[in-house]
Amino acid sequence: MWKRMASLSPLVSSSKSTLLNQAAYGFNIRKSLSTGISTPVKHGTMLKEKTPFITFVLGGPGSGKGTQCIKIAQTFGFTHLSAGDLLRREILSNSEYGTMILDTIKEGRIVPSEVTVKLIKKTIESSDNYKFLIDGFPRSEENRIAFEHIIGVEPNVVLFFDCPEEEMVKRVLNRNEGRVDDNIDTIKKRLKVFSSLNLPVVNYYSKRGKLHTINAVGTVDEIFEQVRAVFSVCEAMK
Ligand SMILES: Nc1ncnc2c1ncn2[C@@H]1O[C@H](COP(=O)(O)OP(=O)(O)O)[C@@H](O)[C@H]1O
Ligand SMILES: Nc1ccn([C@H]2C[C@H](O)[C@@H](COP(=O)(O)OP(=O)(O)O)O2)c(=O)n1
Ligand SMILES: [Mg+2]
Repeated sequence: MWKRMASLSPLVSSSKSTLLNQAAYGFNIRKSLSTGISTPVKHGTMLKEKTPFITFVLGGPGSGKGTQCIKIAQTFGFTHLSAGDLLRREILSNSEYGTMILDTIKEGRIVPSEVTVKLIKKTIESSDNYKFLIDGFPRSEENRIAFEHIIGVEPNVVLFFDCPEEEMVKRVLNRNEGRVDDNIDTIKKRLKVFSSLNLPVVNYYSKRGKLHTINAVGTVDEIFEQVRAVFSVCEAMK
């Protein structure tokens, strides 16, 4: 029996339509992720099969990933998983990795992929939904390869929020969520890590024809219209 995403709130934002989807579809994510073939599973009185639909959401710190993900989840019925939120939750849960994760985030570095992918896997397996928006992941080639090895699938769509550095710095410094990494020293380090480790992932998906670059400057609604255009051409979203 899959646990409901809603029980993981507020880490995972599930829109009303997502909850309806969760009620409507049950599938064996472990099997379907590792084989790419969905397996029918009895869920309540219903027997349905669905192939997972995975969207990776990339972009520098403050580029607006989280803000747009909330709107995407609400509009298109995705379950939103933020890798950063999962890691912050792990710190708060007194896990054996908590201190290491906190130190890594404070330094603006990337947490070892195995830790992050395990948290993502656990969350995916707890869900009855089949559409996942994975925000802030993969942040490095190591992240990307670990996901492929451990989860066993590639994303269907990759969004990249392209934002100038000055704008990202301004937004992060105004974010006001009390995060240990939203200070000028850590931001400078995160921007360097973004260029050296995340841009190769962006290039990888660009070469594979999966990348959709979004101009991340403008109002939240203007940016969302670009995102909407990406999903409106996806058959699976209709
Ligand atoms: N289009 C936008 N214009 C101005 N500020 C924005 C925009 N989108 C998001 N923000 C604000 O910028 C900050 C960073 O946004 P967030 O969604 O957390 O980015 P990310 O998840 O990429 O770090 C937040 O305070 C958010 O409210
Ligand atoms: N895949 C990931 C995602 C986040 N992290 C760590 C390192 C990041 O600087 C912090 C914060 O990530 P988060 O996505 O919440 O940050 P932004 O929303 O981009 O500002 O978490 C990671 O190590 N690996
Ligand atoms: Mg974010």
